[in-house]
Amino acid sequence: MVSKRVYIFDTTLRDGEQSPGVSLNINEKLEIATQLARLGVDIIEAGFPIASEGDFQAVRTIAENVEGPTIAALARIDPQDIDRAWEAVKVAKKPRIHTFIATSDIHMKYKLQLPRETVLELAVKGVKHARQYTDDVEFSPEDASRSDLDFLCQVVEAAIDAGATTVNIPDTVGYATPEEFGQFIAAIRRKVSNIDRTILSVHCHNDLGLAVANSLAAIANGAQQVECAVNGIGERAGNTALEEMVMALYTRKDFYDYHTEINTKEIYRTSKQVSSLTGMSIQSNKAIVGRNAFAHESGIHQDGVLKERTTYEIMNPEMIGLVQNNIVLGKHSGRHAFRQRLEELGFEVDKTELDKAFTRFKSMADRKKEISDKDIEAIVEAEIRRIPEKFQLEHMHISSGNRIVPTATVGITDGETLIEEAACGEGPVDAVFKAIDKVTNIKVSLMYYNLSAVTGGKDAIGEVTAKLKYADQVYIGRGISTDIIEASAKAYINALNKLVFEVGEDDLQRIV
Ligand SMILES: CC(=O)SCCNC(=O)CCNC(=O)[C@H](O)C(C)(C)COP(=O)(O)OP(=O)(O)OC[C@H]1O[C@@H](n2cnc3c(N)ncnc32)[C@H](O)[C@@H]1OP(=O)(O)O
Ligand SMILES: CC(C)C(=O)C(=O)O
Repeated sequence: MVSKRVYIFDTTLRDGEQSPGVSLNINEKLEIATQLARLGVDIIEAGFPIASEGDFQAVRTIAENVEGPTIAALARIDPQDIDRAWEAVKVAKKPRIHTFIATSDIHMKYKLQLPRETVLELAVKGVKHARQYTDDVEFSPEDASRSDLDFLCQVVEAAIDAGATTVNIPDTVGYATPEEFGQFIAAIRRKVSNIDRTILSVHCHNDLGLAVANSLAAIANGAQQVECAVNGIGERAGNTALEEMVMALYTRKDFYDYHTEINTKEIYRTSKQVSSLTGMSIQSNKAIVGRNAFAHESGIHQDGVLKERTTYEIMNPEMIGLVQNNIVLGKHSGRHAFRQRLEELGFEVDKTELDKAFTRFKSMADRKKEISDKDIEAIVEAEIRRIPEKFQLEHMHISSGNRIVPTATVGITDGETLIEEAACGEGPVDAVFKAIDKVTNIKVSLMYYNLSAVTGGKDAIGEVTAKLKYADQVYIGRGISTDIIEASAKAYINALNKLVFEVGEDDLQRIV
């Protein structure tokens, strides 16, 4: 017998982007959406068009350019939100409007300040309004898991009668536990008489670390769609992690009689891309995609794995596209081996991109004995995912120690001109950032700084993420180098280049 299909609704670009400190520009969103299509998600929730002009344009660009998945846009239940969502997604081959209103007493009383009857009426009106535009309308009763079950069922039934083709039950604040949520979904299935006319979906948050468990329990009790985000990012503690959900169903198909259409071999690459573009690093022990997920440290485990991999590995890393490497790349390697490795890691490059990445690879190989897969990913990110570089770091000099004031001198080209500036700081990184500020004269503040080692060992590559705030927008920059101060300078300049690219040089607020 064929197993039942579970639809994967990806909300990395909407709820995922609601993670504090994350702000993606249009190109970054398009890049992620393109990869999500390659991953094989069924629906991409591309954004919340009423939220800003930028989000509207991003949803529209994705709707215009990304083929395969349904493209959804979120809207409050108000007609103007729904109109704006439709304006953004209507160009998609398969557009969806996703509209929501809260049904829990706590949200209705304090947030919406509306009685139950009005919420019921608005839900019906909103869904009907959306149905004028499209026959793919999703309705979410927000905070469903804390709603009165009878009232919730009344709203869901009315929404389906009004034309909702998907009904999504959110555990908005991650309050539910698996047995309870499973029973909740079963009760909705039992009590809502027209439930078979719709796809029943769930959207779980991870406040108690139970989002994936709750989603699995929901599926076992009749949910057909799961809303997920790559790496589990999202509001507060995040959403159901796509990679965990998919691999749980895949690995435990002996227990769960369900399948998705996800190409699992694209999981690792998607996870890396989302982490890199959002600036949200992945904890080492994160299931499926964390650095340690397939690493074995202790002797008994290593012995077991050497004798038979499955003694301590429940899935093959190749299933998520993590290719184990036998060819050692170093300074004596040529283009063929390098290109093959890129392809094995899932990167498709044209000749120009290959040349750029190869030049960077050679210069890294001069400084490092062995180039690992992580190094190659870092090279691709730095060399291929590029935005125009208004500012380029030409040289830098740092003077630092425990008894002197840290001082940095930087030489940066601003278009054609080389500008040199020096500054003192609290530490060498602060000094470098201040010197860069003197060159660029752009009014930014550093919101977040993170340094991590991409690879281990003395000659490890340092990866820096810097988030800069400029006029209420956040710009994320990344830099890599074997020198951590240079990586910091590059990350800072990368964020500034994104800022200049988006804001436009003529509109920049300069420090006077
Ligand atoms: C559970 C979720 O994740 S829902 C999605 C959450 N995501 C976001 O909020 C990100 C995007 N949001 C935004 O950019 C802004 O909040 C906007 C543009 C939507 C609204 O901005 P503002 O008009 O300034 O309102 P603000 O955000 O301060 O307050 C929200 C308003 O929406 C109302 N509201 C909340 N949910 C809904 C809903 N589903 N349907 C209708 N109205 C709603 C609130 O009651 C409040 O109304 P009030 O102004 O009459 O008190
Ligand atoms: C809009 C809905 C689905 C949501 O994000 C939530 O309830 O968490």
